Amino acid sequence: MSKSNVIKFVTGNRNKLLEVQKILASTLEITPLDIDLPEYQGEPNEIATLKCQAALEHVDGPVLIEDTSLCFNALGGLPGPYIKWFLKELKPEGLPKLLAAFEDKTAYALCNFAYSEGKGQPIQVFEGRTDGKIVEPRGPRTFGWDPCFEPLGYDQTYAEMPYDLKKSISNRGKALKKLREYLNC
Ligand SMILES: O=c1nc[nH]c2c1ncn2[C@H]1C[C@H](O)[C@@H](COP(=O)(O)OP(=O)(O)OP(=O)(O)O)O1
Ligand SMILES: [Mg+2]
Repeated sequence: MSKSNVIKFVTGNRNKLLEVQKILASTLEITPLDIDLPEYQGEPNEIATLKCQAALEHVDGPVLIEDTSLCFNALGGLPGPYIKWFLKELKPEGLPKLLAAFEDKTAYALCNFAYSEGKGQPIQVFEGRTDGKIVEPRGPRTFGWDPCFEPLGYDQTYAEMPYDLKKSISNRGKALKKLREYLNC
């Protein structure tokens, strides 16, 4: 199976695209395609597979998509893949309120990337996980729930960190490391 180094990354999220381009810049050529893919339900790896199947309908050749979850341990892993809707309605300051009745503020962030060489080819999923806790928002409100997520072992939220630090410890960075290993680049 030939592994191309020109890949279409299908996302409607500009911040996600910027991070993926920064992380993969020196190794893979990423061409963005701004399409709002459906928001599926299910386990994160199933959602990523379905999203990749949908993306393959729009693109010829190698395709990459990603789905992000933010999972609160006290809530059995919810909101998980549905974090987008929680964030949209509650804004970052609403997220710690969801945990007000619980002592356990721990959470984990997941990225599931799904990659396929093209239509009819298998879909591979690569997961990255970073553990942390949900805090009152701190730092710039540039990207989603970044101000509310403080990774374990750090006293800054994702939003407060210099990007090179987020990249080195983030769920997205870890998942893309696995993709690079798979593509051998
Ligand atoms: O590193 C991150 N730091 C903070 N927030 C983040 C991050 N990564 C995704 N997010 C937000 C975006 C969306 O509110 C939800 C995931 O939903 P998700 O469906 O994966 O993203 P999306 O719909 O914005 O873009 P896409 O077109 O790639 O599906 O978490
Ligand atoms: Mg989405």
